[in-house]
Amino acid sequence: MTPVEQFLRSTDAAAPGLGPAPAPVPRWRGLAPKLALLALVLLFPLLPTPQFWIVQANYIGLYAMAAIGLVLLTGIGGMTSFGQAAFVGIGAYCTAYLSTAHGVSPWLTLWIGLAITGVSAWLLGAITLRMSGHYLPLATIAWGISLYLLFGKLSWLGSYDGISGVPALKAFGVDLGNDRGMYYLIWGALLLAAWVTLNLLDSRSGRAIRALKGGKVMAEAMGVDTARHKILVFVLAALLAAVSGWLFAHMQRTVNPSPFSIKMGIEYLFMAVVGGAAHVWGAVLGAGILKLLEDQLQVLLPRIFGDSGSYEGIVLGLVLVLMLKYARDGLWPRVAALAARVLPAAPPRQAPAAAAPLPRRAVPTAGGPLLQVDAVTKRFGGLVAVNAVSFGVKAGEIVGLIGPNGAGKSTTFNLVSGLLKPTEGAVRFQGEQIAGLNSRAIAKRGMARTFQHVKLLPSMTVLENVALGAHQRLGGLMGMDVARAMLRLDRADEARLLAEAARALEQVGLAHLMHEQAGSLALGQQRIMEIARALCCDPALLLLDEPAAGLRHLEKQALADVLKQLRAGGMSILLVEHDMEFVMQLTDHIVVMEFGTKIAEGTPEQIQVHPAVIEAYLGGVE
Ligand SMILES: Nc1ncnc2c1ncn2[C@@H]1O[C@H](COP(=O)(O)OP(=O)(O)OP(=O)(O)O)[C@@H](O)[C@H]1O
Repeated sequence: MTPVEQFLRSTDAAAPGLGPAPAPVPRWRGLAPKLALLALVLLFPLLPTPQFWIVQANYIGLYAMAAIGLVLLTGIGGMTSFGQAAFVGIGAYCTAYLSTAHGVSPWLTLWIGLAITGVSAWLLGAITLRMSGHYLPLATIAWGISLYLLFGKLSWLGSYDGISGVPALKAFGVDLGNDRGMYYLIWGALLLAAWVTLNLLDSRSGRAIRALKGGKVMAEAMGVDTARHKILVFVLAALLAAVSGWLFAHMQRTVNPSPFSIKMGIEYLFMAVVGGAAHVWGAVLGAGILKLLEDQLQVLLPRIFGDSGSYEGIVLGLVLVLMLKYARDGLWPRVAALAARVLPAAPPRQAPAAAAPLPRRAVPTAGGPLLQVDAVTKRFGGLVAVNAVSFGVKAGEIVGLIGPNGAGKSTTFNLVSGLLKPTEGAVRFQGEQIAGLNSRAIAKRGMARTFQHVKLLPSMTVLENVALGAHQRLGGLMGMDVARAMLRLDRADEARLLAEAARALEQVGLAHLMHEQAGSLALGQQRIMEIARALCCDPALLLLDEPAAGLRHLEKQALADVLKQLRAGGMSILLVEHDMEFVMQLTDHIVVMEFGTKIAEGTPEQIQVHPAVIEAYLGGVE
């Protein structure tokens, strides 16, 4: 064990809830609850279950399918949509119209409906998903209302009366037109939808999707195309809704605009929120609770109040307000916590040691020019934050960027890493002009960064957070990647990514914490985890923004040792730092800024005695 590892292990106690990696659990024990669920679903209609409950289960299955889309889109992707019912409507109307007016087989109309839904969701997503704040929810409301009105206005869709006589489904000569037949189809489709969604979330693309909510800047800096992933999630959510609509039309055998109104769009969102908007099984739970509660209230409340007003809407509204106040994460996390007490735990995700290594970029020749910043200026309105600053980083050296508060260090750092675009000047990396490129493009060229304020995904494990760093080192067409992930055909690639992440964690001495949730780590460990994530990008240049900020003395020593080890392995590092002792013991070259201007540069020894630097830090010594 290296001294760094010894130190990091000794600080475990400082982080609440941390401990040694959990003991391995046999794989079959994790499967037990899933097999029990499957048996329950299969047996439900075979038992002497009353017809009423089969029909209820069918509705719950249909609603849950649309709500899973919202879990993906809203709970995990962070994009609020009220328009899910409109996509259910497209799936339903498409099959109802084509199968009744043109006699097209429902098995073909399913694919036509999915194609139409996919294209409309892509178009809508491309227009609206760049909007932030309240614009997206408003746009989805507008979309939901327009489509509802359109369904009602078009005479060939039966206007507000809708289309009746939708044929029953048949498969391999078996008539699925009865409630029990539809039950197996609906719940089979629902379990398949849950399985592919969970598979997707447990993959390279899934980590990128999980980073959309709250980790966009970090994900872009790791080479993730967040805009494309947003549209992907929007389309996937719409496709799930369209399947629900197709099943709905063939179960009801009639369609009209009412079930696809904005009211239903809001109810789908309620289901996801009540169940647990960030959990796939929460959608099933939420759909079940809302459907059953609504039905029971419809019977119970008129008895209490003595007339038949729609009181259930009021009660459900109040329940939702209380839930948002007292159980924001929904009910699924509580159910899962209860279940965890009695059911055997699933084994933790293991990083396979034997996976083939990912492709590596060539290490630049030591001492050669790597980064050259030439007369870079950044103006924010009238404020010149960085004024014609020039400096360079040679391959294999650690360069420190220092200066008093507000000197322009972070701005310079952001100009180099692509988070900001320079107003003037040039930035060359390995001979290529990169000024103006976005952070994703710069990451692809071999620059990886950490952040002054640690940016991680707290509910993901340390291993998954670090694997996000290797995102851009694999992958071809996004659609193919996603399809392979959904069907779990990506396991070999996934093993390579996780093995790379485990190696990076080993390199920085955090391997023993790889299965912990990143949010439960101490600040020092989180900073080092960020370095492992940056290393996973296979960078030629590592950019560290105040890596020692908030660290205790021993943690700083451990960090300095990690960085020295990296330099010894050929890594080049540019770091912004306030801690002079840390900078002086570590760097080969220092650039000093004040008021946006470079005032000095040289070796640590030269900088310590430089009059302009002493003046800047001490205000002059008499
Ligand atoms: N996005 C922005 N819009 C307007 N002004 C900004 C912006 N970012 C930075 N500034 C200003 O630019 C100047 C330089 O800020 P910068 O954060 O780069 O300094 P710094 O040397 O990193 O400071 P610190 O050590 O406190 O982080 C400051 O006056 C700051 O207020």
